Amino acid sequence: MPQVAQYKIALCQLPVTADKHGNIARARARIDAAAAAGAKLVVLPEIWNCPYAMETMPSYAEDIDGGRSPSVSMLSEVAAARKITIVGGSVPEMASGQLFNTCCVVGPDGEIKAKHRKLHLFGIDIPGDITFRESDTFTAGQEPTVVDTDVGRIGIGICHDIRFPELAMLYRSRGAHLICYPSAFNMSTGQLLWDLMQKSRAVDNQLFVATCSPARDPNSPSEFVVWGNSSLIAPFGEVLAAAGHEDATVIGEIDLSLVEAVRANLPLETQGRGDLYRLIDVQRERSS
Ligand SMILES: O=C(O)CCC(=O)C(=O)O
Repeated sequence: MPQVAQYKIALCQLPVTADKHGNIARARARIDAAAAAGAKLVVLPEIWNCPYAMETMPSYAEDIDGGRSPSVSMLSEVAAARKITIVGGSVPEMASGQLFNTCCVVGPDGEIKAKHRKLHLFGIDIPGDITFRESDTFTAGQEPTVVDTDVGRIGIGICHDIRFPELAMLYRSRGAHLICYPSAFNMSTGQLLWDLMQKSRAVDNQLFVATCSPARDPNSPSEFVVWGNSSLIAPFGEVLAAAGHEDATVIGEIDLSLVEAVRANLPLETQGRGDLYRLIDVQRERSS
């Protein structure tokens, strides 16, 4: 059981520049400010320590397992100093010659509690609009991630992972009350789909969903301009907190008893017709 069932969560929608040390210092200051405002859980964006540009990504990569990661060291220091849990967005990770898009979850003791490598790499080709292929640069992770923290059991996905409802269903079946998706949606798919997908994952699985994006840079030299709009969604689909596209930290309140209440009021788990359709992995998890 989590030590706290009701708590404040902060989504730090950080601006990101090419200056890695500046990005780390800014993130630290924002996490500190969020903790001072009472947040027990702080979430950072996808790729917050460097620009979201595939050409330069390898030059920013860090060796997390080898303990040579200034970004993750900062997260450990500030989590321990403030006694908070941090879902540390993601940073480029180099391991065994492969590049991963990796999120570390750090506990109030400063230890890494989980490491999630983005499972679904973003690939899109809409001629005249957007063409992007993360798999040219990144290797996909192999493990879904559910982690027990002081603020409850959390499932982790990174950006494009949100598009795959099966992953969120698996996390629910493994007991998650909250799924955090550090993200960097883009202008093309963000406007139509960003809100919709967050609400869908929350409502289908009757849990909280938190997303955190970098702030939009309207003058970005990159063709990948981020959508922003970090949000906290409740299990019935209500928006509890939301940023615009600018540099901001938004703070929302999570009450885990709401998850149990919504599931009792509307018992989708028992109403489902597993006799007519089933997802083998989800089903296996539920019956074990
Ligand atoms: O799925 C999408 O539409 C956007 C995903 C994305 O931008 C990403 O995974 O970085």
